[in-house]
This record gives sequence, C-alpha cells and structure tokens, in this order.
Amino acid sequence: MTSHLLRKPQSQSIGEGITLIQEVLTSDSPLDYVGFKLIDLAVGAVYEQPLEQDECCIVALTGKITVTEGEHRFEGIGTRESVFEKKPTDSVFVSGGASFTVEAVTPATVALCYSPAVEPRPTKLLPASGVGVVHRGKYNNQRMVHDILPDSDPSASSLLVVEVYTEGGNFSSYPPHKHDRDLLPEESLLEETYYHELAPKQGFVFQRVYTDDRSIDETMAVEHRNVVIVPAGYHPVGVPDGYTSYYLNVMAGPKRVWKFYNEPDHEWILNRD
Ligand SMILES: O=C[C@H](O)[C@@H](O)[C@H](O)CC(=O)O
Repeated sequence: MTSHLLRKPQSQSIGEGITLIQEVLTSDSPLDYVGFKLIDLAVGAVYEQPLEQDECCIVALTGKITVTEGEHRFEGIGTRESVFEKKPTDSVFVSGGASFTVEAVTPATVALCYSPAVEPRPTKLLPASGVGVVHRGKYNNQRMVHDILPDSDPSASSLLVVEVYTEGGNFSSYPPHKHDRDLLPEESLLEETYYHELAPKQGFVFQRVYTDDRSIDETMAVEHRNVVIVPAGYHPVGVPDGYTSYYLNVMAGPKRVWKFYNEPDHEWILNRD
C-alpha cells in the first residue's frame, strides 16, 4: 500500500498547454504551512494565479518562462533543460495578495512553492547567479545544495526553498535530522515537501520519515516526479548506486528559521575525521 506521505505524479490538463503533475495543498495533506504545485507548460501556455494569503516562489525548474506580476515582467528566465545539468536556475518571489502569470517561452516545468504571507514583501527575481552552492557532508553522505531561498535571505516572510543533488551510494538529509519543534534555539518547526527526480528516470531512492515515538514511521521507495510530505520527524534519503537523486525542498513553519536537530543515535556520523 502506498504511504500516505507519498504522492505519485498525475497528469491532469488544467488549461491549454498546462498539465498539473503534482499538487499538495494544506487542505488535502497533513501540512498547515507548506503548499506545492508542479506544472508542465507547452510553448506559449500561460498559467495565471491570484495569491490570497500565501506567498509563492516560482522556480523555473526546466525550460524558459516569462513571469509577470503587476508592473514586473521577468522575461525568458530559466537556465537549464534538465535539473541534472546541476546548475542553479532562476526563480521569482511573489507575495500574498498579488496575481502572477507564467508563460512558457520554451517547453517548461515550473515548481510553485507556497507558504503563508506573514508580512508583505516586494516581488523580485531570485537570479541563478545569486543562488548559494554548498557541498555538504563527507564519506557517503556527500551532496550538493542550491540555496534558492534560504533563511538568510529576507526576500520571503515564511518560505524556504532549496534543491539538493545526491550521487549514487550516498545519503542526504543525513545523519537523520528533524525540525518539528518550535523550540529555538534548539530546534525550529518547519514542515517540508520533497519533490524528487531521478537520473536515469527509471531509478528510485529510499526515504524514511519517522518520529522519535514512531507514531510516524514510513519507509518509501520514491520514484521520478514523486513528492514526499514531511509533516514531522527525521527524513533521510538513500540513493542506490548508479543513480543521481534530485529533490526540491519547500519548508515553512511558525518562524522562518532552519534549525534542525540531529537524531542522537546517529550524530556520531558527523564526528569522524
Ligand atoms: O531540512 C532540510 C532538508 O532535509 C534538506 O534540504 C537537507 O537539509 C538536505 C541535506 O542537507 O542533505
């Protein structure tokens, strides 16, 4: 039986040239803060959305798009045909109460990342050139992180967006960590979604989502274009040999701080020379 935390991709036409692949709403998930949508756009297709209480980070995952909001027009943004080119891409931040459009200049896949608009923020381009690249981990937990909208960037009022690349034979989000208690400075409460891609695409990764009391304990085989929902708990990812894992994380909670807590049983992993 498929885990309630695992969402397989759909393929639903929601407009001319617009195909909905993933949609995670607070109204149909165990999440209170984070929303996520993935859409494929044919050339010339125009997706439009009015934002009410949410802010949104529009990630040009693949292909080129033009984003408009009010007097803002960001033309032909996007830097890659595949996420596995492993280079940062462009995004646009739009705050609550605004309406935006996304037009496909080439065939495109767009990630729409949502969280509460706690305070208004200006619409702005988050250019690829401004994305921090971090190489994290050692031994077999090495991964590359693109900080698209980290907590150090005040462009958003609650939203955090990051993408992570993990090569075969490695684990990421490892040693297992969690961020499910509003208990700063020790830990922050951030819900999370993982949008996964695999190269080659027939691959899979293992992801476990589990809490200290094991009230949540789901171990999943996660495939291309799946979403994993992390309402709470530790959430490590293991990547089989031969495959490259990509995932896009959306995080949000009561405070826009990413302060995770490593599982004590496994924290020794970090202390090796
Ligand atoms: O909490 C954040 C997410 O679990 C990932 O972005 C994770 O931090 C990626 C990693 O460090 O491997």
